[in-house]
Amino acid sequence: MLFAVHMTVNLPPDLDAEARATTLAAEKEYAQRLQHSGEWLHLWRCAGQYANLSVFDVADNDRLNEILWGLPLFPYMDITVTPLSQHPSALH
Ligand SMILES: O=C(O)CC1=CCC(=O)O1
Repeated sequence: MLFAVHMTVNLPPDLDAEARATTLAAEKEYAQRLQHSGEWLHLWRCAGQYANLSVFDVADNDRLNEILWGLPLFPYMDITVTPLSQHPSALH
């Protein structure tokens, strides 16, 4: 099942520098592991925003929920999920 997920990151300005660095490193490792496994298909920066637009290919809603709750940045994110279906004019 394909989902488009928009994530906006709102790190607290007073977050300790070491906690910030640790969380960002953990987020990168988590995201790259899921890209290697094939569940995180696309990860794009939304230009000019501390936000990304991602596409996930997961077994079901519960798996997507598990992935999103597991994001190290989850406590600092606003997340919007859009289920995707085939567009009749799409070539691929
Ligand atoms: O920087 C972001 O958009 C948040 C994020 C998600 C995966 C990742 O590596 O960073």
